[in-house]
Amino acid sequence: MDYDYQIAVIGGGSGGLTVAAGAASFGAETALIERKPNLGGDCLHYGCMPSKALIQAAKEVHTSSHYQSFSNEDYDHLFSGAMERVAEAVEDVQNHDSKDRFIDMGIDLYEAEAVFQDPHTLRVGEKTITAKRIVIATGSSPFIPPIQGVDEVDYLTNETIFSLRQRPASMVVIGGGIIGIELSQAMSRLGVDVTVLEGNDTILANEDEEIAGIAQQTASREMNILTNAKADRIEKTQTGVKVVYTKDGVENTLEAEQLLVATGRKANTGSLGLEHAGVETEKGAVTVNASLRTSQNHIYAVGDCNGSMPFTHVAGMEGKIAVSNAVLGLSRKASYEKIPWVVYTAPEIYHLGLREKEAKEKYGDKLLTFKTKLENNDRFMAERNTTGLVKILTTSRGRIVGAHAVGEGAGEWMQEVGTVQALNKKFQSISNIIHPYPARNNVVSQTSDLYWREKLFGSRVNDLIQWYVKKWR
Ligand SMILES: Cc1cc2nc3c(=O)[nH]c(=O)nc-3n(C[C@H](O)[C@H](O)[C@H](O)COP(=O)(O)OP(=O)(O)OC[C@H]3O[C@@H](n4cnc5c(N)ncnc54)[C@H](O)[C@@H]3O)c2cc1C
Ligand SMILES: NC(=O)c1ccc[n+]([C@@H]2O[C@H](COP(=O)([O-])OP(=O)(O)OC[C@H]3O[C@@H](n4cnc5c(N)ncnc54)[C@H](O)[C@@H]3O)[C@@H](O)[C@H]2O)c1
Repeated sequence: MDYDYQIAVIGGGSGGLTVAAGAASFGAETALIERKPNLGGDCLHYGCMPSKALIQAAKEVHTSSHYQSFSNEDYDHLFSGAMERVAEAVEDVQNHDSKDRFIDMGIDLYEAEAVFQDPHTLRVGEKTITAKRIVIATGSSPFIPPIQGVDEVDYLTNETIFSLRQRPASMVVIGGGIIGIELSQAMSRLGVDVTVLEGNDTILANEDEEIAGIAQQTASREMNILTNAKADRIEKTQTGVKVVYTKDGVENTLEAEQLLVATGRKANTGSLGLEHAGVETEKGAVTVNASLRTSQNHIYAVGDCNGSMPFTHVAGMEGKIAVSNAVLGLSRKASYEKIPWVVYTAPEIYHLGLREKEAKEKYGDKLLTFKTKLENNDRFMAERNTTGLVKILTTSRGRIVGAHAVGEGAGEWMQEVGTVQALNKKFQSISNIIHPYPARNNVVSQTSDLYWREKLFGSRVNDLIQWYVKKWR
């Protein structure tokens, strides 16, 4: 059978653009379908880019506030300035992901919503196209929990918060995950009185427990964080919203001018007509195997819509694998063991692999844990910025199974551990690399030295060395 395209990609976000560009570069006849007016997806328009631009603007305001005090009028001005700066940053990056760039690659771009008609046919607005292989890369949207009254109030999500231009005096944030905490800290630094309601007993529950504890302690200096606090009911007030919540079994209320709901994500699969293509889903996410194939062999799914790990770099990694498999006919498999992520709070959090609790369950007595507090590192001492910890988890031979840190810039300097792990090197090999003094990553080599200390001192080897030095030197 003849198809219009060798490959059709649904969704022009991080995953879809990787697939479309990769497929076109290998000479495949490629269609890219995007329902929004611009390419770039969530990461560019409502996610990574605007949030990181906002975090940086808020950081600058926060630092300045150590040297001068700001009035409410100052904060109004700084807030709207920060939001304008966010919009400019998104526009700059948008130019990089421009439609022309992809059209120039030879890709046919359809600006419409794609709906499956059958396993090889898509309705794309008024048109119908067929493709031999199809990649679903439709991303995710904010999951709004069924809290009583939520639909009767105006609430913000990551899709609307970056459009604010006027500083709200106060904000309740439901959800203390990455989105909730990154945005809460930025809002608070821009003069908003923020209260976070988190149903779990800790914020950032996906992080190593000790790291999350330090992060929570630090964040609590800048905003009000209520854990074990579940939002039950929301009502509209004259000035904003009232949130009724239960904390430790007791009902309480909070009032604020704005409400941000940051309670997780749901895959964008509802309107795809997957039932016409025989593509299976689980809890709304497209089911895929390790080769990223769906229940239909010729249809693949990458990025947030397959429910694996909702990060841009994961969508990119999966996109490359889908190109290899769908276009080149390989059977590469996705692996998630060596994927780091960063929480861009102040201080930053770096996460790689197993958390200490999981690693202990898996490796028992064989697990080695190496920790350095930033208060014991010269650079952090010099900068008077000693809040934080590095924690590396290895097997007895030094194979890295988890790496976690909280500290200023941790997202950058901890990646050294990720690189060493990806290259299948042992953690102790970092000790052999000369680090410029006093770069922050010295704290990583300092932690690596602990491996040798543990292995050498107090061991038979050390007894032998001592005997040799005494007797023969
Ligand atoms: C506030 C926030 C901050 C974030 N920060 C980070 C970060 O710092 N680092 C990080 O790694 N990740 C971050 N993420 C996560 C990251 O944004 C996502 O993991 C990433 O965007 C997923 O890419 P994707 O291609 O799967 O989906 P998307 O980028 O969302 O792209 C999907 C595209 O498909 C389109 N689409 C959907 N259905 C159809 C259809 N039927 N027809 C046509 N088009 C369709 C959508 O319009 C969209 O453009 C953040 C997310 C949020 C919300
Ligand atoms: N820096 C980054 O890379 C980055 C930044 C932002 C988002 N992301 C991605 O987006 C994903 C989604 O983030 P998220 O923060 O929305 O989801 P999340 O699942 O991490 O956090 C949602 C939180 O909301 C809480 N919650 C749910 N209902 C509640 C209620 N009724 N009352 C109180 N608390 C409630 C949950 O307990 C949970 O802790 C992340 O897992 C991450 O993959 C990445």
